[in-house]
Amino acid sequence: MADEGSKKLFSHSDVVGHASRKDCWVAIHDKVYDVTKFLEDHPGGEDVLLHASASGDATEAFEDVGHSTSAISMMNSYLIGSIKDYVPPSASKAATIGGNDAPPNFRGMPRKKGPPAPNTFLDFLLPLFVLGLAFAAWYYLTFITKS
Ligand code: HEM
Repeated sequence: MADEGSKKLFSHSDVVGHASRKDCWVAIHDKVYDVTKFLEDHPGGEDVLLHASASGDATEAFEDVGHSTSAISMMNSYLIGSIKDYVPPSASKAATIGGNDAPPNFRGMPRKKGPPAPNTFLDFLLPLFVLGLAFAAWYYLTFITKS
């Protein structure tokens, strides 16, 4: 029941209430789309749309697919309204460690605490050992071989 022209405000539970083959809405980001007429034509199949509709928020599923720009421009024709009091997920994620403020490869990785681990005792001992060996060789060559 696309309501062209008038853009209304809906909640995610409103969307969940429209998750059937005869009446299917999906919420993607802050927008609500009536995809009832698109169900049969959707290249990804109607089941994914129905499932995304029943979940109340299809944003993640939609983005995971990596829809083309032509798919994104098609969406406008199914737009019926917006989600009221929409909070972008990036706003809350950015506040957590490895949120959207981190470079992509580092997202979700634990942030190291404090300075890097100090060198082990062996790292300190090895130069001393080499020095001792050099001294022993010098001592042997200087005093032992001459006596
Ligand atoms: C108004 C909303 C949507 C529109 C207009 C739309 C449109 C399209 C189009 C045009 C394609 C063909 C490939 C492309 O051009 O990217 C596609 C593929 C697909 N879509 Fe959607 N889509 C919508 C929502 C969704 C949602 C909510 C899901 C949730 C899972 C979904 C899942 C898929 C999948 C799985 C494919 C198949 C990808 C493949 O086979 O490579 N779509 N969609």
